[in-house]
Amino acid sequence: MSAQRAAGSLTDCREMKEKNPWHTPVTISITVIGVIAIVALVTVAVLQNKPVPQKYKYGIVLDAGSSHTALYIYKWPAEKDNNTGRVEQEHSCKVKGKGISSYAETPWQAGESLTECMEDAVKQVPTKRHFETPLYLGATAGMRLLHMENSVASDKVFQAVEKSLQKFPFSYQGARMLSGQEEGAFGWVTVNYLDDRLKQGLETTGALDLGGASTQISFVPKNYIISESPSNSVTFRLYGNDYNLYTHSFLCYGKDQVLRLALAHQTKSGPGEIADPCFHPGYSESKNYSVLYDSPCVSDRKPQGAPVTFHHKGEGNFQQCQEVVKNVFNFTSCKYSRCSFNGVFQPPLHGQFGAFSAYYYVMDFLNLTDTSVPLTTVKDKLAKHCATPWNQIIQQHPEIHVKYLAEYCFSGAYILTLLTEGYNFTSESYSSIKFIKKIKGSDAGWTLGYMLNLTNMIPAEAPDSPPLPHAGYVSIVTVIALLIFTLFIIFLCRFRPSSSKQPQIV
Ligand SMILES: O=c1ccn([C@@H]2O[C@H](COP(=O)(O)OP(=O)(O)O)[C@@H](O)[C@H]2O)c(=O)[nH]1
Repeated sequence: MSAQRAAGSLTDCREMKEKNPWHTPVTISITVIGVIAIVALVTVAVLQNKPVPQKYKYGIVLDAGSSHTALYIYKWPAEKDNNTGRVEQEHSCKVKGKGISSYAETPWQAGESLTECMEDAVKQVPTKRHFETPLYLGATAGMRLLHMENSVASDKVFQAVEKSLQKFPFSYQGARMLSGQEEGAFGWVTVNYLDDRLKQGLETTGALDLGGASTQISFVPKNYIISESPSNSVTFRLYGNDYNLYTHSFLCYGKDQVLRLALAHQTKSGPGEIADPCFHPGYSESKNYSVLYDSPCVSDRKPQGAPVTFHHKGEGNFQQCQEVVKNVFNFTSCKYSRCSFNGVFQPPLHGQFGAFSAYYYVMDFLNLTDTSVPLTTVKDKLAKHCATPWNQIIQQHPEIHVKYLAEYCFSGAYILTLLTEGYNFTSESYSSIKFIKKIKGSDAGWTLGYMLNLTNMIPAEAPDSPPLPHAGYVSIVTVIALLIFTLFIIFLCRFRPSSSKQPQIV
């Protein structure tokens, strides 16, 4: 019985072998070779096209602002620096002390002040990338004011800064003063680049920047007639799209200089004491007249025969503070179809806006970054903050620098007045403003736009993208290889049996 079964299964196997060409040594060899060939093909495709382990390039920009200097390190994939690569902020360092313009008397200290952050940058950027990492320093309104006041002093500050930066192993590209127009336009580029609006050709976001010494507004207006005020216009062609940007920088309208303007307005008759509605009740400081008027923004208004000092007392009255703040704007003359203030042309506001730098610091402190809250509520909250006694404010915020703390009532009133009376944001359009500090991990500000421009990292035309991404390419190669293999096997199955029908020698 079992012998019979064994004989039967031997016959089955022979029949199977006759029917199934897989079982012949030739087909087994072909199959093995085929599998090896496919594995080899896919391996070669994967290895050949695999992105090499990501290598980065770096760029460093120093923002020499009026109140302080900040260093930013940017990085981007090494093989994509002039088209599709995304530039990101890798690191930032706040330089200790004041802005470089405050070292007019001791310029060498302006250079020294940068050393700590520069040494930090040396550690942050991989050593082998040091020599090819571009290093830029851009100075803004603080240096513009110093240049107006004393160009020899500003040149000396630049020389000292230059000498200090050249000591480091980076590719130093120069220290220079940005124009207000550049500051505004590069802030706009940064915001829209980080939001991916430029590459995708989406509607752009306007940029509102508030510094210590100047403030910028930049946006792409609807139906913009450039010829009305050519000095406010910047045209760009980026990723194949044309942009007609309106931009204006108001020198002396940064929040530190506006505070001087407001105090100058209140001390124009040279009193020994002023009761300031923009400071908290109980705030009381002795201030020096010559320090207050030591700026080209106010120097010509210095009262004659004033005492050396004046007593600055807080009153904490938001409504009256708004009146004081309004006095720093001139709304009387406009030679254009429409103006913001001080006779400066401004087309109608259009689109969304990102407000950064001091806009963010102030509104974040005041808990007023939510612009969906009605403007009347915003003003009520600010009025409550201004009316809070100074000792209570200090107790509630022991971690915050007293100078910043004392000025948030004034700064909040200035921001609201600038936006609504200055730029003409209404109760409705106020909600189109977003107070921002960072976008996708990078600080909003002019520095990134400046570096992208100087390194030609935003092409005028849209770059040609590869027809397939790497993963798609490998998948297609694999599928085609398997298809060829399957067809080959089918071919064998169809034509081998005829050869197996050959008479067998038993
Ligand atoms: O936490 C902060 C940091 C800065 N500021 C103020 O914000 C303004 C702008 O500062 P930034 O250094 O950005 O301006 P810049 O120096 O470029 O003019 C200055 O008045 C600073 O005193 C502030 O109120 N709170």
